[in-house]
Amino acid sequence: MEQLLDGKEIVKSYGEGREKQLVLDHVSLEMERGGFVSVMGPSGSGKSTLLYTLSGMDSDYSGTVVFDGSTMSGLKEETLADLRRTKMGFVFQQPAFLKNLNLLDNIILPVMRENRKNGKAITVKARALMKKVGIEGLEERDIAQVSGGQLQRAGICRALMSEPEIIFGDEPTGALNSRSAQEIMELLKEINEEGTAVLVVTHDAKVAAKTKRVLFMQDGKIVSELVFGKEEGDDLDIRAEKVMRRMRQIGI
Ligand SMILES: Nc1ncnc2c1ncn2[C@@H]1O[C@H](COP(=O)(O)OP(=O)(O)OP(=O)(O)O)[C@@H](O)[C@H]1O
Repeated sequence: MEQLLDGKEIVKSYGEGREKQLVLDHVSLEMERGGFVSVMGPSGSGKSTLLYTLSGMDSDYSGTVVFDGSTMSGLKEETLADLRRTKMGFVFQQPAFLKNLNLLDNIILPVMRENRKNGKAITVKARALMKKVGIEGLEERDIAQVSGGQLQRAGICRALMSEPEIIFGDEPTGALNSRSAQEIMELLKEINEEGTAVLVVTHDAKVAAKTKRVLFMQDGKIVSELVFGKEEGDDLDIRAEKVMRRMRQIGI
């Protein structure tokens, strides 16, 4: 399959002099178009930092990241912002929604800012996405009037509005109970099956078990990788057990 994302020898540090801390230590990572990858590892191992460099949210690193044919480190901030806006979707632990807007308006806000002329079409699209992710009927609700799982579904809708090539998720299920977490992962799986690549950072073996490929990080390096095959099938418990076994083997 064609490659979507290619990170090579990414090195990233925070601080200066004696305070300097190496957070990404020559990390290389390839991801194919339509891939479904998770990144696991102990707290502080560099997972979120890796996601920020791969997605162009952080440009202060050495090494190269090529996304969809563009070398991101060589792009002007404006071009990079355009790339992020049009080809990438972001889902965080909790969506940063505005309290004074209802769910629908929060979902359409970023796209409306770009393209006010097509307000009607944008709203129609957002409503269709809300239906698709199972939050139809909640359009007019305040963000305080929905559950965490519903809010995250709305976050996913917002990320899908630009029809991105990839969704980056930084602990997208981190604020949810295990049932809602699995429902959100099922949704991301469906979105992936429709062709969007998904890269999620998670602490949860059952979340990683939903993806097709798991990368394990330790001390700023990818130390192991697991690709699910026919052997595990779709059985989530077997897949999660395989993830946990690998974590025990590598001591994380
Ligand atoms: N803006 C920053 N300034 C200084 N140090 C930072 C900054 N962001 C992260 N770090 C440090 O970089 C290291 C890696 O952080 P990162 O958030 O990537 O880890 P993580 O694996 O995602 O952790 P967690 O699972 O706890 O979210 C940590 O030691 C963290 O303290």
